[in-house]
Amino acid sequence: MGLDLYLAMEIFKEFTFEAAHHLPNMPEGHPCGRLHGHSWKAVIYLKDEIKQPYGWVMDFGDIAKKFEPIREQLDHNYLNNIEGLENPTSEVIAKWVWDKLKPELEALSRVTIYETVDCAATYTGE
Ligand SMILES: Nc1nc2c(c(=O)[nH]1)N=C([C@H](O)[C@H](O)COP(=O)(O)OP(=O)(O)OP(=O)(O)O)CN2
Ligand SMILES: [Zn+2]
Repeated sequence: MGLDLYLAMEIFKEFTFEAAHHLPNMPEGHPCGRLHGHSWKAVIYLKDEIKQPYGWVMDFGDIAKKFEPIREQLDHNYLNNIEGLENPTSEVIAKWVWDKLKPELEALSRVTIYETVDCAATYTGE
């Protein structure tokens, strides 16, 4: 069966970056208040109609091209030094990425930032 009807679909592409941070507003003695690092994962979601004749929402490679300048800002950096990331929780990073990427990708529907393999925050623009 083809995808020749109007169909909306959500796609995603995952990216990784290595970065250090600390959370400055933690109570005394909280481990996240100390400098530490993570292998972060950013998942970029787009929701739009399937474009013909390609049969896709957008080329995953084009999503990568749009996200790469943002990934470069984060990768191998100390997040607290980046403007807007002075308190770099997963939640703050997810919104920060959204604000930078939405003007470039109109179909952006969600940004999820994984701090560890089992902890993440998702922002949908609300
Ligand atoms: N809602 C949020 N909670 C926490 C955040 C956050 O950004 N948003 N961040 C942290 C810390 O940065 C911490 O480094 C990550 O915490 P945690 O998942 O607890 O990581 P651990 O691997 O150290 O925890 P385990 O329990 O050993 O798996 C904390 N909370
Ligand atoms: Zn952390």
